[in-house]
Parts: sequence; C-alpha cells; structure tokens
Amino acid sequence: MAQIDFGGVVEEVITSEEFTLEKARQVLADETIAVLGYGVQGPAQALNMRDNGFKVIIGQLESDKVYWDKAVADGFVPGETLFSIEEAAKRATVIQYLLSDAGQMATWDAVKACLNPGDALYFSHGFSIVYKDQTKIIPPDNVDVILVAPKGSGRNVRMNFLDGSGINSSFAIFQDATGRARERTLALGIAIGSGYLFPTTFEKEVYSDLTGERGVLMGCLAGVMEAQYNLLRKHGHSPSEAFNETVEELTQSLIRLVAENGMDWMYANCSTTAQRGALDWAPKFRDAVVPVFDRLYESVIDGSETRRVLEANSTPDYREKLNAELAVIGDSEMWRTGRAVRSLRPENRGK
Ligand SMILES: NC(=O)C1=CN([C@@H]2O[C@H](COP(=O)(O)OP(=O)(O)OC[C@H]3O[C@@H](n4cnc5c(N)ncnc54)[C@H](O)[C@@H]3O)[C@@H](O)[C@H]2O)C=CC1
Ligand SMILES: CC(=O)[C@](C)(O)C(=O)O
Ligand SMILES: [Mg+2]
Ligand SMILES: [Mg+2]
Repeated sequence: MAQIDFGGVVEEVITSEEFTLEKARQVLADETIAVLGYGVQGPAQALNMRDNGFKVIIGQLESDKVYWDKAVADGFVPGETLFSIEEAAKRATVIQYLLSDAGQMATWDAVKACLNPGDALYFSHGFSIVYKDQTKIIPPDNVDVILVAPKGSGRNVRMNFLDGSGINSSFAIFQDATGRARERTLALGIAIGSGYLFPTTFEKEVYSDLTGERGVLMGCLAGVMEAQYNLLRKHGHSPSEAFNETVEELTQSLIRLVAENGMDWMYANCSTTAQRGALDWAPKFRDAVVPVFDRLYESVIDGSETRRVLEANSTPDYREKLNAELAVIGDSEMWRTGRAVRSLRPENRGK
C-alpha cells in the first residue's frame, strides 16, 4: 500500500502496481461474480471484469427490455451468462448490487433469500446500507458486505478502461464474515479497472457522493451555467456568444487545463486581465454558495435527500418523469444552442 502525501495529509492508496491484476485473478479464481443490474455502472463494471478475465454473469429483470437487450447485445447469453436477478444471485459468490438505489430497496427481500454463507455482497454506493432505516436493507451476518465506488460515470469507467486510463474508486468494508473481505474488495476494485483505490467508510462515501453530485459535479454546475447564460442573454448577447462564454470555452479549453495541471495552471495560461478579475471574484462566489452547501450537507445527513430519491424513483413511471425533465433542459435555448455549437466543431462538421 502506497503512502501518498495529499497536500500535506498522508493517506494510503492502492494501485494496480501493488495489487496487480494477476493477484486479483488469484484472489477471485474460484468466484462467480454476478452483476445485478445492467443500467450505467452494471455494464461498465461487468465488461471491464469480463475483458480482464473474470467469470461474470448478469442478473437483469427481463421485462426491463432496454437493459436486457443491451446485455444480449454485449454478448451475455440468456441461460448461460444472463439470468433473472434471483437466478444470478443464487449462482454467484460475489453479488454486485448495481440496480438503481431505489431498485435495490425494491428487490432486497428476493436477493437476500439467494445469499449463501460466505458470499460477498458488493455495493458501489453507501446508500442502501447507511440509510437502512429507509431501505430496510440489513444483510445477514454470514456474508461479506463491501464497497467499491467508482468516482465517475459508468460510461467513463468503460471508456477510460478502453483507452488505457482509469477512474479512481473508493473502497470500504462494512462487514467481514469470511476474513477475506479486504482482499476480495481490492481484487474487485482492480478487476473493474480502477485508476487508484482509496479507503473510505460506507457513511463517508454516501455523504460525500450525494453532496458532490448535487453540488459542484452536477447540480451546482448546471445552476451556475444557467445563471450566467441567462445573464448574458438578458443583456443582449447572442446565444452563440453566451454559450461559448459559459460552456464551450470551459469544456474545450479551461477545464482541460485544470485537469492537466491544476487551477493555478489554468489561471497562469489565461490573460493577466482574467487572472486579476477571477482572483477577485472567486471568493465572492465561494462565500455566496457556502450557505447553500451547508443546507445541502444537512439535507444529506438528515436523510431528506435519500427519502426524496426513494420516493421519486420508486414509482412505475419514474424513468419517463426523469426523461421529461431532461428533455426540458435539452429543448431549452441554451442547450439547443449547445447542439449547434458542437456541430460546428471542426471534427463534427458535415456529420
Ligand atoms: N450511474 C453511475 O455512473 C454511478 C452509479 N453509482 C451507484 O451504482 C448503483 C447503480 O447505479 P446505476 O448504474 O446508475 O443504476 P441505473 O439507474 O442505471 O439502474 C438501472 C438498473 O436497475 C434496474 N432496476 C431499477 N428498478 C428496479 C426494480 N424495481 N426491480 C428490478 N430492477 C430494477 C434496471 O432494470 C436496470 O438494470 C447505484 O447504487 C448508484 O448510486 C455509483 C457511481 C456512479
Ligand atoms: C457518476 C457518479 O459517481 C455520481 C454522479 O455520483 C452518480 O452517478 O451517482
Ligand atoms: Mg459518485
Ligand atoms: Mg452518486
């Protein structure tokens, strides 16, 4: 385990240099891994593990046709490597619970009945376990309960694997029934193609994850982009100008510099005019959102966020409703402008 200095705080991380793919294959040599759910994380983790030489089967509700058909299209064979959720859970020794969080609550009684002593129950989110008062997911004592949570969309878990990079994941052990929980967890983390693995707890993972996605990663990002775009439009700037100055310049230029070498590097590669102004305005934005972030974290901790998710995503038409909300975003002037701007990227022209 490598000790790494993160800005003055030393933490331990695991990379595939220390815990090699070969070692992961040895640890999981006798295991059948069932990936339950073929939504976003399911296919990514399943395909990466299959490509890495692990024995993977899929458990998917057949009537959720889009997902079932996708598993078939990806080469999983009904009756051989593709089963109902229960059948896959029964056949496996590692059960990766990658249904939606609301789907985990809905199927728990059925899945629980399929667990054998010594199995490993694996999550990519602390949700179901930490908010057990809401989900009623309480695993039996005789199984390992473990977590590997990729810090990125399943889409990139797969795409980064294919291009030879990776997505970092956190890992945690909630219950070690076999004495093998840790080596199983690390082996699975390497098997799914993690960049590096860092330790957490189920609580810390779910609190930070729910905050991050509601905050900077998604909710806050979408909110501040919309606010700036609307401001520029209100003052008579064209859609093309407002979009370029809000989104396109970020995704095609400045955020890439942040990814490459940090915030100061991005600043250093912009004009001294921009540097002076951004240095002055950053603290104002920071201070303006502090109360919103405080409210958000409180709402995560007190269970309001998970309650809302479970209620909204447990109705039969939750997908249609979410898709309708996404369509409103996609059909807005701002994001229709985005489509036009993207189509004008040199590499997209004429497509
Ligand atoms: N989407 C992502 O990239 C990430 C997801 N996670 C976590 O991974 C887990 C899986 O998330 P996603 O892949 O986004 O899931 P998703 O929302 O794409 O899940 C869809 C899957 O759940 C099944 N499902 C939903 N409701 C069901 C029900 N009532 N009965 C049976 N099956 C049902 C669908 O058939 C499908 O297989 C969650 O715990 C999530 O928080 C963690 C990191 C990133
Ligand atoms: C991609 C990810 O890790 C998120 C945003 O937390 C999620 O999809 O739940
Ligand atoms: Mg996340
Ligand atoms: Mg999340």
